[in-house]
Parts: sequence; C-alpha cells; structure tokens
Amino acid sequence: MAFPDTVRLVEMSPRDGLQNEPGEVIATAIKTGLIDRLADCGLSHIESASFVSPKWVPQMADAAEVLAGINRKPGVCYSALTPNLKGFEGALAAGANEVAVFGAASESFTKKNINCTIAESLERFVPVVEKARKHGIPVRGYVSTVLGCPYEGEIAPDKVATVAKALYDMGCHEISLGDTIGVGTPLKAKRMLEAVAAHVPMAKLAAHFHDTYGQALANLYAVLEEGISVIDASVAGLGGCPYANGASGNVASEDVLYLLNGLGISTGVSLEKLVATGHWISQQLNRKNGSKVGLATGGQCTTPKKLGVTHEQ
Ligand SMILES: CC(C)(COP(=O)([O-])OP(=O)([O-])OC[C@H]1O[C@@H](n2cnc3c(N)ncnc32)[C@H](O)[C@@H]1OP(=O)([O-])[O-])[C@@H](O)C(=O)NCCC(=O)NCCSC(=O)C[C@@](C)(O)CC(=O)[O-]
Repeated sequence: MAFPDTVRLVEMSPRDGLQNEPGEVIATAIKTGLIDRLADCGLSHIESASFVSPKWVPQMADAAEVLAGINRKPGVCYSALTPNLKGFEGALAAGANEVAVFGAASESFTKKNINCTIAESLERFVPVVEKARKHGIPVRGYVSTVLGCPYEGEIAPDKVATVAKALYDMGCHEISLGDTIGVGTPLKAKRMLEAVAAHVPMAKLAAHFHDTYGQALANLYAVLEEGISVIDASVAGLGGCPYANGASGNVASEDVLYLLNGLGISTGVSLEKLVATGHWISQQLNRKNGSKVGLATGGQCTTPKKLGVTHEQ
C-alpha cells in the first residue's frame, strides 16, 4: 500500500508528556506557554489537559486553568482526557474542543490505570459519549497496551480489536492505538493494525507509540505503509509510564516530522519551530531533550551541512 499524502499529527506533550513528570508540579504558565508554542508550529490538534482525579495524577490538577490560560488559535483543536462524567463536565466547562475516553486491551492495566474492569470502563464511557454528542463535542477513544502489557505481557490482536470496535461503535470518531510501554516491533504492529482495521475503518485509526525500546519510528513506518494517517507524538519525546520501569515517552514529534518530511508526506507543521519548542520545554523542565533531531541540530535546526543532509530529506 502507498503512503498517505498527508498525516495529521496529534501533539501529546502537554498531557501524556507532562502527566508523569517527576518532582515539583509544573507551573501552569509553562504548560500554557508550551501549548501556545505548539499551535504556532502549525499543529492543528493538541491534547492539552486531563480531567482526571488529582489524587491519581497531580500534574494535571490545573486542567481548567490550563485551558483558560491558552491563547486559542482558530482552527486548532484543544482536546482533553475525560475518564468519566465528572471529567467530561470539567472539560465542557473549560471549553475543550474534543474529549477523549481511555480504555485498554489488558484487564490488569485497566485496573491499575482507571480502577475498573474493561467491561466497566466501556459502560462508564457510554454516558460520556452520549453527553458529548448532545453538546456537539467529538470524542476520541484510546486503547492502551495494544502491543504489550507491563503485567500480562503479550496482548492478542483480537483483544485490541474488540475494545477498539466497542469504542468506535459507541460513537468515538477516532480510535488511537497505544503501545503504552513501547515494546512493539514493526511486524507485530502491522498484525495488530490488520486485526483492528477489520472492524474499524483505517481512516478512523491513529498510531500512538512510545519509544522505550527504540522501535517507535520503525513501527510508524510499518503502519504508514498499511494506511495510517493520524500519528500521536510528543515534542522532545516527553513522557513516561508510571507502570513500566524505564518506559520512555511518546515518540518525539520532531523525529516523526523529520521522517514524514523525508517521505514527502505533508503535515503543515514547521520542523524548525518544533525543534525550537522541544528545546525550550526541555530547558524549562531541566530535562534532556528526547528528540534525536532536536539533539542533532542543537535545538536550532540550522546545522544541516554538518550532518550532510537537508531537513527535507
Ligand atoms: C478514573 C478514576 C477517576 C477512577 O478513580 P476511583 O478512585 O476509582 O474513582 P471514584 O469514582 O471512586 O472517585 C474517587 C475520587 O476521585 C474523584 N474523581 C473521580 N473522577 C474524577 C475526575 N474525572 N476528575 C476529578 N476528580 C475525580 C472523586 O470525586 C473522588 O474524590 P474524593 O471523594 O475521594 O475526594 C481514576 O482512576 C483516575 O483519575 N485515573 C486516571 C489515570 C490517568 O490519568 N492515567 C493516565 C492517562 S491514560 C494514558 O496515559 C495512556 C494513553 C491515553 O496515553 C495511551 C497510551 O499511551 O497507551
């Protein structure tokens, strides 16, 4: 299958990237500064906050303040995670343009993450989707652990397909497939995607890969070949997973964009600005930049001659 002409990048750093950041709670101004910079890069979809229990995820406790503090750019979707109706009410009041429910293909992970079974989680999402529909707010659905679980190991592609189909049938407009702990490899990713795409149209699926084992770009290349055209990524590779030792964040947005540019796939996102944003947030958090492209260009994206390549390659 041919690669898509365009890919929509869904930026995860303000939510997935920051939710597990250790140490002090990150200032709201840093979060809003990040989101505004990301919008200025040309990103049209930014997952900005999470309306979850502040006891479970303290870094996201200021979700409402974050959505109130950003300079909204027309045409940009500022989305938020909402595990239940309480979260949905918060996101609605704060003006989120899209909400997301999040389940998993593994029972153990679902219990650890949202304290219920897979069946209970799906029941809990129904009223969220119904209420969102009444308010004209689109709902995204996540399936975590699609290529492996920190507690159960291998996850059968059919299990992923079952949860993805349930979310799609419920009314989620897009299903994001998460390799939560970054253990997948390209052939596994293809097989999982084939199983899901037998039940949910490929155009409604997104790839959400973490990079723990350094396979995320290879896995993305594999699923792009299958027809995926929506990719979740996180600037500077921000993030981690509290349930897996040494787990990395989402694949770095800069590295994904470099790959897509090289394949001639358009995104509408500026690599130069994205690299500068990755460098900025890494400095703010006093964290090593997790993007290879960011590191190779010293945060400036102006040294292609040294590397012997141009950034269009
Ligand atoms: C789902 C719950 C709330 C269940 O948590 P629970 O303890 O079972 O819920 P509960 O209904 O018994 O409520 C307990 C307390 O939480 C409050 N509460 C209840 N709901 C909310 C809410 N929405 N917002 C704020 N507060 C809330 C509720 O009011 C109550 O407060 P208390 O009476 O004790 O003071 C909890 O487990 C939770 O918040 N989990 C969130 C976990 C999380 O955010 N994980 C990270 C996101 S998922 C992810 O990163 C994966 C993804 C999406 O990126 C894809 C991938 O990579 O695979």
